[in-house]
Amino acid sequence: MNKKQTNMQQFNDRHNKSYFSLLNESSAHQYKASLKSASNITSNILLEESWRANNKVLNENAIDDILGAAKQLVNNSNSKNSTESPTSWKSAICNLSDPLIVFQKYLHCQKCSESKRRNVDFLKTTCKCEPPSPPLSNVYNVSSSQDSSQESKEDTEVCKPQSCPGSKRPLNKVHISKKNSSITIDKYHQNKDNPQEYNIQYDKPRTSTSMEYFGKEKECSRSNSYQEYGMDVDKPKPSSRDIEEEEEKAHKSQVAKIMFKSAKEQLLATNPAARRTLGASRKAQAKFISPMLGSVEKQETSSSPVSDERLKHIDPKMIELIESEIIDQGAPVAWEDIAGLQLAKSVIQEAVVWPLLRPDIFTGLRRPPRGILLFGPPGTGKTLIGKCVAAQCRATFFSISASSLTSKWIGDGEKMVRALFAVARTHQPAVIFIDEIDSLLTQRSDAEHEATRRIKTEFLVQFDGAAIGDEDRLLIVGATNRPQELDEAARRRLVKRLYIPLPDIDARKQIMSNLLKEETHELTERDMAEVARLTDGYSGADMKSLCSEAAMGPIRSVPLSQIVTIDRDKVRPVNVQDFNAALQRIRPSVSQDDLWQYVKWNNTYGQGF
Ligand SMILES: Nc1ncnc2c1ncn2[C@@H]1O[C@H](COP(=O)(O)OP(=O)(O)OP(=O)(O)O)[C@@H](O)[C@H]1O
Repeated sequence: MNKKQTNMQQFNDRHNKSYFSLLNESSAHQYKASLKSASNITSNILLEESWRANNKVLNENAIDDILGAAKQLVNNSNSKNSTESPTSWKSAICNLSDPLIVFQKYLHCQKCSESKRRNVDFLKTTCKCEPPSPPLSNVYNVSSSQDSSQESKEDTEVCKPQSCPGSKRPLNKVHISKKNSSITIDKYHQNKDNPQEYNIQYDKPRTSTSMEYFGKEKECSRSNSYQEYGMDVDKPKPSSRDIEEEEEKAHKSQVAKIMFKSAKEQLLATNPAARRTLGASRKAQAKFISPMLGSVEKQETSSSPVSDERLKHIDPKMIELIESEIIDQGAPVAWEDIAGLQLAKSVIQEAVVWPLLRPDIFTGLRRPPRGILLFGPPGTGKTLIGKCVAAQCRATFFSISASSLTSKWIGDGEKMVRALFAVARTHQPAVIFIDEIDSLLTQRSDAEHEATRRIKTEFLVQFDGAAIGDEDRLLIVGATNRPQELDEAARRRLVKRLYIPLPDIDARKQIMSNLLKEETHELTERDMAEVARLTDGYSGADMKSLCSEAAMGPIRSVPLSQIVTIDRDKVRPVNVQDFNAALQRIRPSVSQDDLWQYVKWNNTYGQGF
């Protein structure tokens, strides 16, 4: 978990534990209803904020937060940037009741005040100064309606909260209107004639143990102890003067009912369902969740190695990084996709693919090598082979460039190597493909950097520890264009050293033909054979560049004025002239001199074919 996440977690813990619930469930409903009645974005935000602050009941600090934020927004509402006019902000304010004032009044407990307990106590569902409150449904005593002029007497009930025995204060009254027996608070406002009275209208059934807001339903336990709320039960209650001061303070903030929110918070307020995806906090060891839906689904279905014991000492950030960036999720490569290289393919099949598929048969002397080396000129299909091996073995393909370990992960390269092998072990069968392995396993020299030396040592240690057990199915594939720079330790470990040469004429033709399958072209077999003949010394990557260049021919022949509007079908097919033109531009990237070096090294250290 990073520092920011830890701080956030601590803040949330503090927030949840130390706040004492000021309002009981019913009160929270009423307050939320008053917000809801304003029915604009502001009230929605306040509503969301209320819910966020404490999804069971509102608490003192949450209300302060709301009012403070509201005040800020009122100020902002006068600015040009406001999305709602100041009038609508102000009307929203008028529709909202200050929870402190509203609920302190009608749920006031004289006994609590006198005993100098904090006034918040008696706003709780169970006040310590009185016997436990009856169930919520019994909290209100029904009496006759006093001000429901538009409603029949049967439809309206005037309810009053229970008071503590001995309280000298008059009972305050709350009106609840029931329409068609559906009950949910719709409106809550102060009675003009009698400020001690509050009218509440319900239009939806309400359960006593669950609160439904923003599409979520949460069980509300009313058995929360004071300790749960981080409240010191022995703390002396403030005097009634304190209460008045608090009321006054709350009054001041009553004018401020609108608050400024970031775009994200506004979105959450208007579309609470977005919470699930927007800003959802991710646990430190959680897998990377791509914003792309498809990949989310994939992540959900794939097994997570996060809880694996073997990853206990690995930095979770590195695990995430490896899983998101180093595991190759590309399309699987088949043997047919690789042109030529018959010998290399058959050796690989026999030496590593079959053993990885059938570890039970390939034991003892038949045990596969832990690592193989693919060397040869650039762009000859070494990476393709690595991917193909992984696909054929149904293995996870980890692809990393050794030079990135020494540059990108500078300072962390050593840890990265350790993490890479650890994660690979949890994803077995696995193929770890290390491109440019020469930059990691170069011959030792005095000029060698300390960090590079440490990465190299770690790599060799991990390499030796990989696939020791009978059950282990881990293969390391190293690729290099400079095999002569590998040190002896590396050569010894990468037992199978396979030369991946430039493609021969047939392979070049096959590469061309594979690439042209995707295009409309007029090339005959004969044309392709001719191009293949003319491309002696081209690598597979050069052939790809040549085909791309030729494919631009038809586009270049379209008049500039039509390039934006021309119908796709009207673009002419690629022809042999395009290839002739491309051959002038694309030259082979590998020199004869370099080729000779590979052959020499192959004769000395390679498989000899
Ligand atoms: N034998 C081949 N068959 C088919 N395509 C090939 C072949 N060799 C190279 N290519 C083409 O060249 C591209 C580059 O190949 P690849 O990345 O496997 O080469 P490489 O040997 O790993 O190169 P480098 O040494 O530069 O990393 C491939 O995407 C593929 O299109």
